[in-house]
Amino acid sequence: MTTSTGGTTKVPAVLVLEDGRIFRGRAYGAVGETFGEAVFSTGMTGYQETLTDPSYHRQVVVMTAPHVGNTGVNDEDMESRKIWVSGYVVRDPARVPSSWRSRRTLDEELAAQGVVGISGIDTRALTRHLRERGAMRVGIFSGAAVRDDAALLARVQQAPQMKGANLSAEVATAEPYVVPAIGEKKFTVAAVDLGIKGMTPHRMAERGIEVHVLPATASVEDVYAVDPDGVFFSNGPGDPATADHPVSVVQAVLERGTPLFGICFGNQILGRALGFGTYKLKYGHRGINQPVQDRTTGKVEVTAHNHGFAVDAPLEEVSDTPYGRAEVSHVCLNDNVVEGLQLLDKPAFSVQYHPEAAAGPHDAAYLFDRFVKLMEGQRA
Ligand SMILES: NC(=O)CC[C@H](N)C(=O)O
Repeated sequence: MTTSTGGTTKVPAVLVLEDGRIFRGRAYGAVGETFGEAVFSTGMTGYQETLTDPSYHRQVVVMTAPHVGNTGVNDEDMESRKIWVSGYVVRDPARVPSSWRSRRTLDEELAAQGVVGISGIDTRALTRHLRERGAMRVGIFSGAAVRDDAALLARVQQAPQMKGANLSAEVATAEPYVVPAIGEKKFTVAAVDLGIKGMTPHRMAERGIEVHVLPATASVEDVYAVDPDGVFFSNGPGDPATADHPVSVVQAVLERGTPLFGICFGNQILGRALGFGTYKLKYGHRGINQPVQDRTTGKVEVTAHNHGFAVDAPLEEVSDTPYGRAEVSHVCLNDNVVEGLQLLDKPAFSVQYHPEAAAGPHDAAYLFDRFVKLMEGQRA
């Protein structure tokens, strides 16, 4: 058990939303200033996985769980090499974390990685505001950065928007690497890293897949150079409307008929490759408790989400696309947002949520088995 100073700091901090609403609290993590898109996560647990998910790049995450940091920070639950959120907002930080795996406190970790946060504000009021007005730009300022509100607001209003942001290359690996199969190797998959979470190749490796993780800029030739049985497109930050390069790679893979699986950003990119549009949701889905229906089996699964955009595809009819018939395979039961796509004439499918379950329920693990079945089918 480590003793924390979290929450006991008296350094003043202020959170300024682009529409002028202001919350005053105390510094949490690093002292300084930061900007991003304010979004809220409804996960009661799993903050370490949230913080290190590259899809949160340039977002300030508000935790709706009122008490955060209870289990400290360990060395096992990182989803990537660093914390990606651009800011962190909590109501009441844990003062004394308690877990046999804890190595550091959360506020120490945030400070060590230079992540500016704020605590002691009414996160319920902030969440309700974002739910009513929509996700918007925000700044957090602490210590010497706390100045006159009007000047801070002007700077928030000049910060970049999430709409139109092309961010995968900022978070993805620069060099290819291999995650070996666990046990007997059965398949090779080329995984295009648009901001991949570490658990995703692990879930494939557990199923006998050797995963070649490739940079976001990988060409069709790079993908086929690894002689893949299947091609995977990962989650990632930013606006899918900007991801023209991966869309063209997906189209080439569909053309060849290689089994294809996509998660989150990967689902939006498959959607675009099929000719569907994408749009920005008012405040998105983030958390580990979202109900999704698999329309093939009728079963409802509780799932982990982190998306601010969605695919615009018809729910009730099969669509004709340049790659054959496609349909919406999964739908969110809270709001009928498209949560999955599948092709009927090609071995390709994707989901908008996170079957790798980090953090989150394991209900959707069967999707990795579906990918394996597609690759087996292609070999038979
Ligand atoms: N987790 C993801 O892949 C997110 C995809 C996309 N950046 C969105 O917000 O919708």
